[in-house]
Amino acid sequence: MKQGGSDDAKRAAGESAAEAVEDGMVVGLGTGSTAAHAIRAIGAAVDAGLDVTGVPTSFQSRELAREAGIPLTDLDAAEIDLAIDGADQVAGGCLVKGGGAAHAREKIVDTAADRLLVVVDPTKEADVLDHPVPLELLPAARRPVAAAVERLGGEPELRRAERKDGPVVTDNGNLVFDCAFGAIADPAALAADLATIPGVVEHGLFVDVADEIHGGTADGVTVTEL
Ligand SMILES: O=C(CO)[C@H](O)[C@H](O)COP(=O)(O)O
Repeated sequence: MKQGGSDDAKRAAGESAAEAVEDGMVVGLGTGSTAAHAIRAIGAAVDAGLDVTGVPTSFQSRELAREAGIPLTDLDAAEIDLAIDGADQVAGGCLVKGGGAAHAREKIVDTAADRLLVVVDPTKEADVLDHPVPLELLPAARRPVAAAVERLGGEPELRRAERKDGPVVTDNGNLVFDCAFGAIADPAALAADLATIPGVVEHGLFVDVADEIHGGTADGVTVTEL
């Protein structure tokens, strides 16, 4: 798996997407280190008088938004005008997400938003998706989900917590498999197959959900309309 990109590139991407936030908007707040730059930039705009409300996608993004002073709400209370989120890999209009184990709530927020702006550094951009696909799954379904992934040609690996010897547990109390499929020629077909596996809560393929890709580099940002 590629090493994380430079923080300057991540910051450039996050701040570029944050410029699209307008007064009165409800904004989906993605998870991860690149989306964190957008959250901090939005917080600075709130300090300067911008009237926005955030919908977080994880405990991490909620805490970051609180520190940044962004008023928060949830999906029950508001329609989302714009979501800003990161990705583990981007190829054309398709994303792999879930590196932070937040893709279930991210997909709810990102697909509910009128527009989704994805913020990435150069290490995330690819011609074809080949990043392992995260699956959030019910803990009781480990064995049958692993067998179903293998029947689809994948190699499921239980994600373990870095600091503890146990597995990663999501905000929803579930486990995560990282499933290597190699090059994914048809992301939509794989997404449909993964979605039908009993016990899978959500997979990390986001197909035709993004509206813009903000690709940051140390020298600036390239915005791609999809
Ligand atoms: O999908 C995600 C979390 O579930 C993140 O948006 C994705 O992993 C990218 O994170 P980062 O910007 O830190 O590389």
